[in-house]
Amino acid sequence: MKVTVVGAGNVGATCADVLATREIANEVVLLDIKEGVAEGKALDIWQKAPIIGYDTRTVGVTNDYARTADSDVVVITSGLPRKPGMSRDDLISVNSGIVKSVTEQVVKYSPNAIIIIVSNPLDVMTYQAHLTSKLPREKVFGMAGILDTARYRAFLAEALNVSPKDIQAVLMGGHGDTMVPLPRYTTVGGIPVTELIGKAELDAIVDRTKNGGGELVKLMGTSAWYAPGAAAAQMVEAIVRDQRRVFPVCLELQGEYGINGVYLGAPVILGKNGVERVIELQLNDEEKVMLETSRGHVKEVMDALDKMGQPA
Ligand SMILES: NC(=O)c1ccc[n+]([C@@H]2O[C@H](COP(=O)([O-])OP(=O)(O)OC[C@H]3O[C@@H](n4cnc5c(N)ncnc54)[C@H](O)[C@@H]3O)[C@@H](O)[C@H]2O)c1
Ligand SMILES: O=C(O)C[C@H](O)C(=O)O
Repeated sequence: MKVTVVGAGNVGATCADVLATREIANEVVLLDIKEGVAEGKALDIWQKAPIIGYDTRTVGVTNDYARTADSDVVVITSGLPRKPGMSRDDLISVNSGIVKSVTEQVVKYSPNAIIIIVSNPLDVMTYQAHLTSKLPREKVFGMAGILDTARYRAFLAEALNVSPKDIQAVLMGGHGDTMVPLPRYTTVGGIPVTELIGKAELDAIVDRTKNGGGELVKLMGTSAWYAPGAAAAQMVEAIVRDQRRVFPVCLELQGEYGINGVYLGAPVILGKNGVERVIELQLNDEEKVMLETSRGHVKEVMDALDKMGQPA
């Protein structure tokens, strides 16, 4: 399987490294617009192969999309990250242009590829890529929910002093303050989390999850990359190995949850065809209100993109 990662920055290089180290693909092509960046990081990853022991070939190119041709999956991480004091939405004007131009090249050389968007603001960049690619929604979707649920699970594991491997959770909605963690669908080794942790502590963990990205931007001066890169690689693995994993993924809802034409995180089955199915949870009234708030916010930012007049 051939996988291309566009953007050889913190997230893209991490994603490429995880893909190679775990032999998720036979070939990984890392592409960047900055001369030498992708070549250098790909060479460094390849030189790690004899140490760790993997056969995946990783190559880097500078803006040479011909070398990415016929990729099975393409991960798009190209774009600016935010700095302290910024919201993800502040990135929309620069990153929408980048995502549009990159997506045009991706579909030109890999018309059958499944595209995973990472660039922020994630929900609306997924919208941009879907518009530009003209592919069905099952083939163009975004990574955020795996990251957000990973943060939620990590915080819970810490609080309960248990393995993060035994915490399962679902999270929906936009990738930002209006995200909708779902404690009702959170279990610890099959045990409902509400039987193990008090409401106040759980609410604090939900709040910390909502600000998970911002906490790291404040600490590091730029956004996270280890967990995001690994999350994107996990989505690639589900596709190339046809694992039919159940993950929260950002995609255009087409009537599910009573929502049409807005890009939100929802639980899906991810396999060789991309999104195999969108799973509709039986949300309670409180959860529906939170999802509606998230929908409203994402729609506002989508409208802002439309007003910018970025032709699809
Ligand atoms: N969806 C998520 O959960 C999530 C998580 C982390 C980061 N992000 C987002 O991912 C993006 C990348 O973050 P990062 O930390 O890797 O940033 P970074 O600055 O380290 O890397 C971005 C890379 O993109 C490259 N680039 C810019 N324009 C390009 C183009 N037209 N073609 C090819 N490459 C281009 C840059 O040269 C740079 O190397 C940001 O928008 C960030 O907000 C999203
Ligand atoms: O927070 C950011 O700007 C990056 C990303 O969306 C994250 O959640 O880590």
